Amino acid sequence: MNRMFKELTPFIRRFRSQWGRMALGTLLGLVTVASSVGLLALSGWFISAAAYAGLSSGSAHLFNFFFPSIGVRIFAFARTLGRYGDRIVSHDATFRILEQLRVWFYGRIEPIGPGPLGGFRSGDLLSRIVSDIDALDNLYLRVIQPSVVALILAAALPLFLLPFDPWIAFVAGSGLVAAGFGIPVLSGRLGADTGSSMTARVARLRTRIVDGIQGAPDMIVFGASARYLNDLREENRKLIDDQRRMSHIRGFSGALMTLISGLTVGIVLWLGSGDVLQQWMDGPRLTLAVMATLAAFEGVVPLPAAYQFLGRTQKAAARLLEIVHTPVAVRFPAASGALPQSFDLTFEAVGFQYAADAPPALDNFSLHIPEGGRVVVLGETGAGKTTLVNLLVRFWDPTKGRILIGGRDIRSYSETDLRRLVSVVPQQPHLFNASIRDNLRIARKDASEVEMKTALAVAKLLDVVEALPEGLDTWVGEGGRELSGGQARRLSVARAVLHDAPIWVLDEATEGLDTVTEAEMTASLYRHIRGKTLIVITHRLSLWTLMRSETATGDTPGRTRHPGLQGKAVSSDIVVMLDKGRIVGKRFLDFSF
Ligand SMILES: Nc1ncnc2c1ncn2[C@@H]1O[C@H](COP(=O)(O)OP(=O)(O)OP(=O)(O)O)[C@@H](O)[C@H]1O
Repeated sequence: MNRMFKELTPFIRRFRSQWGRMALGTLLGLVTVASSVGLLALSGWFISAAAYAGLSSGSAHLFNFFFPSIGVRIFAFARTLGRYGDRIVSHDATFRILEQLRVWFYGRIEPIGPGPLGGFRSGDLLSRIVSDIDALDNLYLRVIQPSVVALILAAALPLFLLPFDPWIAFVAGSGLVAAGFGIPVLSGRLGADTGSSMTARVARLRTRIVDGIQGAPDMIVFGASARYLNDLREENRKLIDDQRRMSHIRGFSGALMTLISGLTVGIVLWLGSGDVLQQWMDGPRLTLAVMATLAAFEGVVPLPAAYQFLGRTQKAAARLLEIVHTPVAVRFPAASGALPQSFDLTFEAVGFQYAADAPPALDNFSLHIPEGGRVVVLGETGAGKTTLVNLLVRFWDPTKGRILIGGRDIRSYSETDLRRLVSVVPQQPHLFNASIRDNLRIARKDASEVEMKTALAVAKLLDVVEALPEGLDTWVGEGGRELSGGQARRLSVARAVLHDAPIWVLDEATEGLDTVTEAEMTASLYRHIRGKTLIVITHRLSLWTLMRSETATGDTPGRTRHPGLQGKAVSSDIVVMLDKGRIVGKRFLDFSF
């Protein structure tokens, strides 16, 4: 129980902003239940008192029909309006809370950074942000509000019945406490494990389905679809088992509720009948007491189901807290002051491990690239090349050493400024399920049509886009599925061209392009970014060879020259060979490789 509250408390605290609406909702809930009790009690009393008046000859004309019938109408109206208002206000408060929680949760996710977040599967994250937050609606709407109403009811009913007969008050109060608190606590205990397992299973099922949809082509090719479907069926079957168990608990607590309410009303009736026989109480008052007790149970009927699903809510809260408590990999200062005058880039004995027990992905990596310098980082797969980019854009921070731009540690730049300083064509660019135009605007939201076309021209994609019937408005599909691999890659290059920072990183930017397109695009891109600092990451030599030929003096026999890329090789043009995170070779460009 303690753990449950520990996990729910951070969320309950966030309900504060809606306390006014929540209090009003609770008040309206109370009006509804009180009106139900009043309606049934008064109607019972009215009917039996009228019957009594009719039976005792001569007193019928003295019976006041007017006031009770007005009372019945008032209670009926109050109940209907109360219920309506309660639903509107409570749901409004709940949806506002969920909205705030979702924004708060996203706000907590973002600073964690793409690095640590990469450890969570996308389907799982989706499940947390959508259904786990939805599961928290149970908390106010079905647990807190009805519990407060039940608590007030359990105190008010015995007080109301006390003048009738203290024993009746005691029995009615005890019955209500047993039904309103005993059964919910029991249901909560019985449903805790299954509820928690249901949340985990739903998340697992979602993750698998998302995985399955994303990986459908591979599964079809490898004939693994049937196996996948079987796994899905098995997971689904377990979820249905959990749901069945929850239905049994719900049925059991419902039966217990009927038993306790029936017993309580029966005992009240029995005690009251004795009072009537002793003439301590008249018949209509007995009817009133019985009906009031019966109606009061209406206020506690929904509680067992809500408490039964508390385990599910708690699990959802725990899953959300897991993300909220994930250590933030990097923190950016709010402002970084004036940007540097030059954009020299220095890696100073940088070391990095993805986990404490993992081998270093980078080890004592030192490199100075003066502004305008060009570096090719060569290395086999897994050598640590992409890690270098991840550290430069601060998806992670180095575990040792530091990285400087313009002589300042990159940790001193605000996020906006750092993003302004580095343009990256990533190894696995993500294209959004949107138009080409929208995908380009990720890099610069106010880019004009002309700027977009220029960027596409630099990436050698303009002809392709212009040949499309919808041009820039062509939809690229999920992950750019409606483009070829090479087109998608060139679109990501065009994006970086629009971003156009003083430092450029190309991480296997020409992967998937044929040799001719690769040469054309690279030549065009290098022409565009001439004079900027450039890091080219590759495991292939072709890029380096091309670059060397572009920057060669031209008087070197046998070297190819690409138009517009003339320039002398300078001592800042370097090839760095990386192996297991360490620099194992460094050559200046004038050296043959
Ligand atoms: N997010 C991560 N979590 C844990 N380990 C990682 C992560 N990313 C990379 N690694 C590990 O760090 C090492 C360096 O990986 P990195 O991606 O930097 O290599 P790379 O040289 O870019 O390889 P490739 O050419 O295949 O892209 C590898 O051993 C890899 O398994």
